[in-house]
Amino acid sequence: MTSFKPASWAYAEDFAYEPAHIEAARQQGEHLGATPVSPAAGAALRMLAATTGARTVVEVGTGAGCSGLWLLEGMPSDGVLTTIDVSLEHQRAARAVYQRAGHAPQRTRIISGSALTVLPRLADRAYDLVLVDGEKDEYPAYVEQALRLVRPGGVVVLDNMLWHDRVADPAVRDETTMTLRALAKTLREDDDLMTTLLPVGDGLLVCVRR
Ligand SMILES: C[S@@+](CC[C@H](N)C(=O)[O-])C[C@H]1O[C@@H](n2cnc3c(N)ncnc32)[C@H](O)[C@@H]1O
Repeated sequence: MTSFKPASWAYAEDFAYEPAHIEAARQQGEHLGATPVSPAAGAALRMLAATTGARTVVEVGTGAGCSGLWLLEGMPSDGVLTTIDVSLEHQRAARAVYQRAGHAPQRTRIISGSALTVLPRLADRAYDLVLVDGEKDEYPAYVEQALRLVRPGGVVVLDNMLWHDRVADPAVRDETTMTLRALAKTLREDDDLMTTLLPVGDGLLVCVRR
């Protein structure tokens, strides 16, 4: 790696243009403790939604709606975001930001509850894209469901897969870091998937289902 690499990554992070309404949602997410995606990660999510033509998206971890706004912007105008969160307070905030951004109510299906209770109720292969951004220790169980939900050619995206620079450091061996590190390797080795780790934000792992 050249000595300019960290500067290049920082440049790429700052390169993303974050519209004012998404910036407001991000700030509200930070205020509520629902850590939002960074602008660069959000722009990558929008790009993935647009390139897959995602009409049906599931999100685990609504937060205050920041990632949802990015996804909605990449989806076609009749696309529907199904978003799941245990926190009613976070979902109230998200509903308001979707509304303020001018998204029709029928474009979002906001489901309250634990993801591991809700996900099994969703239909097999009915979704174009699934974003996983809930409780980190539950990621392996979310992924099992996400792989069932996504259609062939669809995409499963996991946020925080660099976990605050801990995953890349082999000396860090706490349970959450080890879980995320092992999960990424398992998905990389799955022949049914094409997996890429994008070093944007806190790390987006993108798995395309063959
Ligand atoms: C990192 S925040 C999501 C941020 C959001 N994706 C964004 O970028 O704006 C994680 C969210 O997951 C929710 N959460 C935590 N445990 C959960 C669970 N078991 N099921 C569903 N949601 C959960 C939290 O309430 C929180 O809003």
